[in-house]
Amino acid sequence: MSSEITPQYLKAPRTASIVGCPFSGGQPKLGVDKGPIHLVEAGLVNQLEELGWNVKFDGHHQFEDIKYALSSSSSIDPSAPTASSAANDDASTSNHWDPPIGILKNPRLVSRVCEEVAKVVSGHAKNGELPVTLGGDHSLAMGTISGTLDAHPEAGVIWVDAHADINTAATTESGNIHGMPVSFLMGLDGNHQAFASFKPGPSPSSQTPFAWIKPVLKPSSIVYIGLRDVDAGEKKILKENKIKAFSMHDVDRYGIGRVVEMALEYLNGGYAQGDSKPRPIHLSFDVDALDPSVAPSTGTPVRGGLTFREGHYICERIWETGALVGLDIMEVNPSLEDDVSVKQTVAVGCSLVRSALGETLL
Ligand SMILES: NC(=[NH2+])NCCC[C@H](N)C(=O)O
Ligand SMILES: [Mn+2]
Ligand SMILES: [Mn+2]
Repeated sequence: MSSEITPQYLKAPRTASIVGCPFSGGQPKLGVDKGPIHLVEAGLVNQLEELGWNVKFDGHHQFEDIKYALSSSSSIDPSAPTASSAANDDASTSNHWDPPIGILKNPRLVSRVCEEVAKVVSGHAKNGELPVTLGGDHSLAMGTISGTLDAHPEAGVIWVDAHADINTAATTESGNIHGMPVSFLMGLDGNHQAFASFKPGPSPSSQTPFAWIKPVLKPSSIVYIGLRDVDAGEKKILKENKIKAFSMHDVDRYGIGRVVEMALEYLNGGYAQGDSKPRPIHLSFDVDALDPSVAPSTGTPVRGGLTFREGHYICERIWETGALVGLDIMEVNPSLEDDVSVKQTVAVGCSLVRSALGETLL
């Protein structure tokens, strides 16, 4: 049963556009690219139609042409040895046409894929549709949030995650770009510094790949919920930029109900539009925010996470605001853990989307 809330920024009939992103280049574990395929095969489209949505889905995005364009425009000698020749379950093994920049892995590929995702998400949002992006790894949020902010420049972001994903090129220890999207969206200094020595070369692929990202996300326009595994460098960045974050400690102290109210009040505080509409919200949900007992099949699980209900409550409450303009469900990895765990994680991914799109308990 779907609730009677009217989405404030969507055109009637309310339309959800599924943006399936089979992409894993922002982290080393194979399989996260299969996440969107499993979510759709589990019946997500049908489930949303049953909630009264008009659903647009014309297949998952294929990023093959991006790889092809990058590899064929590469000025890098294909016979040159690459930085990594690790085991074949390591998706971070670098392509000769996309060698690391500093320690950042697959920088050109991640950047180009996100650039395409940004265009697609922005297009749907400008049409008055709700883009629902299925990851794929969380580096994709550089694309989804760029797209949302292009269409709704006033939007605030609620980032639900065990991790802050705000490392810069200067602070990342892993070089995995899924741990960095927020810093690129904010244009934080550590990125500029690290790319300063990066000389533009003769071919497009050798130019600073992230130049397309407009640093449009203000530190005051994001709130985190669920954090519990934040790197030392990230803690410093959060403090210095006075970024609002509710960790699991806060969820324990206040309960999820108050935490979500505080998050919404924070984003809406000082935000006034003539017509008194609530501020548009982009929800970026990394399933590793949930406890590993709830969502086991994910690449960087951290114990002590959100319960099943806490995760769903966040989605339900955001739906109630009528202000949702963009949704990401990220980091479902159907290649990790046993079949039962995979089914469970995929089912949770689908039910989070349904909750954010108006499914009610009564
Ligand atoms: N989207 C994620 N699951 N991110 C995990 C990031 C882990 C770690 N902080 C890193 O930067 O590598
Ligand atoms: Mn995470
Ligand atoms: Mn994440």
